[in-house]
Order: sequence, then structure tokens, then C-alpha cells
Amino acid sequence: MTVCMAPCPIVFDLDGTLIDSAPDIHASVNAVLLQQDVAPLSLDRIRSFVGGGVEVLWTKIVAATGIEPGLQRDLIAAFMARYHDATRLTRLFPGAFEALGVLADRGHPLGICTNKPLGPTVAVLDHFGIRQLFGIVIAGDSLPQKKPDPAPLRAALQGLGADPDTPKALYVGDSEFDAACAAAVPVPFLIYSRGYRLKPLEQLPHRAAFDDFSILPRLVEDEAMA
Ligand SMILES: O=C(O)COP(=O)(O)O
Ligand SMILES: [Mg+2]
Repeated sequence: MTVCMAPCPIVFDLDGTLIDSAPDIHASVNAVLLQQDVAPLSLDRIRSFVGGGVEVLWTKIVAATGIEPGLQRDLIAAFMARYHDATRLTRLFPGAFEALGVLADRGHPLGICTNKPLGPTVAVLDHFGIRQLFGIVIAGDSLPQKKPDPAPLRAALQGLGADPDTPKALYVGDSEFDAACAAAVPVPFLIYSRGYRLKPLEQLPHRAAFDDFSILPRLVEDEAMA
């Protein structure tokens, strides 16, 4: 069965897929913990909490630190004040910029479907000068639902002009949230193996995996021929 003949829409996850943002998330979290006289958490720990969006992140932090759960709302507000434009420690993964350029030049409509809130999403896309590549950006606070619910990815596909019920499209992500979301749409899922997932690759349903963005344009072509 042909998945996509004409250049198909490709939707990307952001944290752990296009960008290594865990160092900025880590710094913003620890600044808030410091204000509360709570010991800092390691980068590895915080990275393992990323993927489900800000509320999930802070639910995990509250559980890990024993902070009074009633404080979570205020801590999220304090965190967002730092995180909304946090780009200083964030990097594009090697080759991601070039791969996006190749795919855009080939005519693939590109989109973003992330659980990261819209403020920091736009800040980081602007910071790296890649915002204009994406025809649609669905962020963690764009809809009432977040990944793994299929609604955000369906909205992103619709925004790129794809019929989400017969999606000749691809989703590129890194985590359990992305794999489950893609399966729920359903849409073929390509997984970046150097991202923030917790489980072994084999346990996440995916069409193909890649550890180097220079391979992605060929993987996309392979999908078109499949
Ligand atoms: O911010 C998060 O928790 C996850 O963001 P992502 O969906 O871009 O991986
Ligand atoms: Mg991710």
C-alpha cells in the first residue's frame, strides 16, 4: 500500500525530536525548586519527566520531591515565567535543520505537534529561525487534549490539508506519548532514537527508527515507496 506519493505532510514533535531542550527545562525547574528551598533534581531525572507537557512534568516533580501538591499550580506559574522564552541552553539536534530544509525543498508540508506550551514553542522556533518552515503548530495548550490523545495530531494534519481519516502522512517523534498518539490517529510513526523515551525502542510501535537526521529524507522516500 502506498503511504504517500505526492510529497506527504510530515508532522514533527519538538522536545527530544528536533531540539534538545532538557537543559533549559532543567534550569527553569531548578530555579523554581531553589525558591522553595527544595534540593535540585538532576538533568537525567528531569529529562525522564519530559514528554507529557508541563502539568505531567510538575506532577512528577511534586511526587519526586515531596512538595505539597497544593503548591503545584503556583509552581507551574513560576516555572512558566522562566520557561516561556527559555532558549539559551537549547540546541537543535545535529542535522535537524538541514533535514527540515531538504524536506521543505522537496515540497513536503511540515507541521509541529508538541506537548510543549505554545509560548516556549514559538520562542524556540523563532530562536532557530525555523518557524516559517511549519504550516501549522499545535502545542500542548492549543487544544483541551494533549498527546497521547490523537486530537492534537489530527488537528495538525488537518491544518496541513490532510484528511486525518485517511492520513497519507508521517509523524516524527521520540517518545511513548508520540508513539501512542500516532497509533491512535493512526499515522505511520518514525522515531528519533536519541530523544527522551523511557522504554526500549522495540517496545514502542514505529514504522522506522533513525539516530541521524541525515537519514530522515531517505526514510521518508522509503515510506512513499512502501
Ligand atoms: O514538553 C513536553 O513535555 C513534551 O514536548 P514534546 O511533545 O515536544 O516532546
Ligand atoms: Mg518529544
